Amino acid sequence: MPDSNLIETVRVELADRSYDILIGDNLLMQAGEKIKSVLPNAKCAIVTDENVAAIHLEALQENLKAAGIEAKPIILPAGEATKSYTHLQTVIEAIIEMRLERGDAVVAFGGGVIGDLAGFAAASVRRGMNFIQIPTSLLSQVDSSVGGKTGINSPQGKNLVGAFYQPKLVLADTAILNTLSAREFRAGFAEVIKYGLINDADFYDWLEQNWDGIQEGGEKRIHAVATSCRAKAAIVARDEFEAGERALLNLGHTFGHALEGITKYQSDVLVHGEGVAIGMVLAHAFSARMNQSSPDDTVRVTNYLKKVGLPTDMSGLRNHVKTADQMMDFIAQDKKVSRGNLTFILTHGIGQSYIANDVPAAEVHAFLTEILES
Ligand SMILES: NC(=O)c1ccc[n+]([C@@H]2O[C@H](COP(=O)([O-])OP(=O)(O)OC[C@H]3O[C@@H](n4cnc5c(N)ncnc54)[C@H](O)[C@@H]3O)[C@@H](O)[C@H]2O)c1
Ligand SMILES: O=C(O)C(=O)C[C@@H](O)[C@H](O)[C@H](O)COP(=O)(O)O
Ligand SMILES: [Zn+2]
Repeated sequence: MPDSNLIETVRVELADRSYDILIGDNLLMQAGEKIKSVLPNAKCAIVTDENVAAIHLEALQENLKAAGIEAKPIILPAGEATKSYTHLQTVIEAIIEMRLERGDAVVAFGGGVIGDLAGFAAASVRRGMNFIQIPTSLLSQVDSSVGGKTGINSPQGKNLVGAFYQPKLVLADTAILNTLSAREFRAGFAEVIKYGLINDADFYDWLEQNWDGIQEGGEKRIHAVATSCRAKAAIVARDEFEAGERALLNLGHTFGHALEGITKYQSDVLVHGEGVAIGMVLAHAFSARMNQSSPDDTVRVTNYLKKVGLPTDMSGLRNHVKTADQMMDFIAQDKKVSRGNLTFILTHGIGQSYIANDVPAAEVHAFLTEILES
């Protein structure tokens, strides 16, 4: 896999809570120095999962030690089920047991599961400790480590308990993705494709041409990660708390989150990025059904997701997803619901997503019934 000396910096502009996202190959080897530059005297709790710990924890610990940073790990099981009340309690109590102070730091070292959970713990212990993100999956580098959404799942729905809490620094080592499984790389790529579909048709065209290069690593991968982070940072800077525009980042998520809930957050059945891939196809198909976009766009998106190796329909989930009512139960718990009315992210075409308020539940129900009964 090619390495690159290129380091991209994306700034998330949030007044006195602004921070940098550093993106480049082998940045893990600069973790101590970079953390010191934003938090000169902090001790750290490194929250990670068993998979990441087995491959990369020793390197991080050595690097922090060499920089004179005292750090202890908290190692959790891997997978979506870890974003739970039980594991939140484990992390919080471990941090308190370590006697870390408010000025010390929680370092999330893993994918989005670890980032969301550790971030919520950081927001909660002593009402807010310093927080650093070292995302190790493609999904966490392009999406979950940026913008400050933290939290856990509940049986009733995804991310229903959480807080907005921004990190002080994001360190995305793009070479660390070389140890990620092909399935998880594809899942993260669904969120990359999402940025093209939201508001950047040129980026979508580029992605269609460059899937091989992005997998290979080096400059094309760095470009894909940096472009995604820039897109997200721009939206978050304008609408940190999702009063409006930020909801666009939820393209594909209302359907996707329902599928994750129905499948009970079992990563062997469905991971977040796969749910988002299916959800984005459903969002395009529903938009076409509502005469908002051309069915040709649904075909184009479906074909590209298939080429990447992502699921594009619910056929693989038939043991779990049986009725539209099942889906509607989760959709009703979506955080975009306002006074009982559904909000969906729909589209007028590639790169032309928009926020649709007051979408009739009966239309969504009929659409899902047609698909599930076909
Ligand atoms: N906060 C946000 O804005 C936001 C945005 C998008 C997604 N999310 C959340 O992120 C979560 C999904 O994140 P994810 O896809 O990273 O899942 P994940 O954290 O479960 O990581 C995926 C898998 O890859 C493994 N892994 C991670 N890095 C690795 C590496 N470098 N080498 C080998 N294995 C590695 C993990 O152990 C895990 O098994 C979901 O809970 C989703 O809701 C949050
Ligand atoms: O950052 C955001 O805003 C997003 O919506 C990004 C999504 O990719 C991410 O999955 C997020 O966690 C979903 O947020 P939620 O508010 O729908 O739980
Ligand atoms: Zn997502």
